[in-house]
Amino acid sequence: MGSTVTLSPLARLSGVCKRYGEVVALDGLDLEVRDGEVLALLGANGAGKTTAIALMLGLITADEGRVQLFDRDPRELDARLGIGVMLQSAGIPETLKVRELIEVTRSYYTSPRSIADCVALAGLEGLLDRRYGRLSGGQQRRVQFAMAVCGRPRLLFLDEPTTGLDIDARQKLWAAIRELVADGAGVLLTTHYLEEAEALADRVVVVNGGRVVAQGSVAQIRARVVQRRVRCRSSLDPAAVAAWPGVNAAVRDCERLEITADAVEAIVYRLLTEDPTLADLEVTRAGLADAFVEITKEAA
Ligand SMILES: Nc1ncnc2c1ncn2[C@@H]1O[C@H](COP(=O)(O)OP(=O)(O)OP(=O)(O)O)[C@@H](O)[C@H]1O
Repeated sequence: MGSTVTLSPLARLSGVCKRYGEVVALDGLDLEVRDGEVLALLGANGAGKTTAIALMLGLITADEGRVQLFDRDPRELDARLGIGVMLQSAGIPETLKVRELIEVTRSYYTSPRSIADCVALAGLEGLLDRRYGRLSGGQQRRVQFAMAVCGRPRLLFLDEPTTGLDIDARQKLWAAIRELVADGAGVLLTTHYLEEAEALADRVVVVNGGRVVAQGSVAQIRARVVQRRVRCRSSLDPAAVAAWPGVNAAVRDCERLEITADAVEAIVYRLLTEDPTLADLEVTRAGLADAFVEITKEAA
């Protein structure tokens, strides 16, 4: 697709501060999105993700620090022509047909994808002549994705793109995102589905209180959390298990006992010894979800 690898990132925030009255939304945030990567921006509600995106889109301005889009001010139209955007609040006219929406959006760009390509990428087969307002939430989300990618953006902003999609549609969207990234596009993804970050992200940045509190590959972020989780069906009392050496927490979830610990071998041995009827034993590593909760807690 002829995308060139550049030394400078596609978008960059350097030491950015943004306040809304008394509220400090961003507090010296540094962030970069590069060619051919999916950067997942994670954080609890109110962490500052939407504010960071709004700055990169040129919708708001920073109080301090520098915001660049393709080395330019994001408010310049030329810079914005290189991006595609799928936000949570879409504000799309409901009476227009899907074909009209994609055609209008394509017309803003110099070398847009064909309608057929957009349909294939976003999974819109059979929907082109339907009115946007009559589509299901998941179908509307797919139309928004088609509108975001129809201009062949070098940088794609996807703000919780798979909210409301069923499993099949989510997998298809992930495949489309991987295809675009393989072609050299950069993606800034925010999501509350942590498995989505695990499935797509090359790098993860965790923000909290408008600052970066952790960054790295999914594996690096996960490695910051050594915890393992043990689940089993057992009649043992969780309060008693919680007092065992090495156990960080033990709770009952219906008939299942759920234990978290840094090292689980001795605990598994003791469980099997103390409850010979124990069944369905399962040991898992912490996922990104656990890592994220732990890192955010540490930062707080
Ligand atoms: N227009 C605004 N006026 C006042 N405060 C705002 C405004 N926009 C955001 N904020 C505040 O700035 C902080 C960061 O908000 P932001 O929307 O960037 O968080 P977020 O990480 O995107 O959250 P979410 O996951 O809920 O979308 C929050 O405390 C929020 O209440």
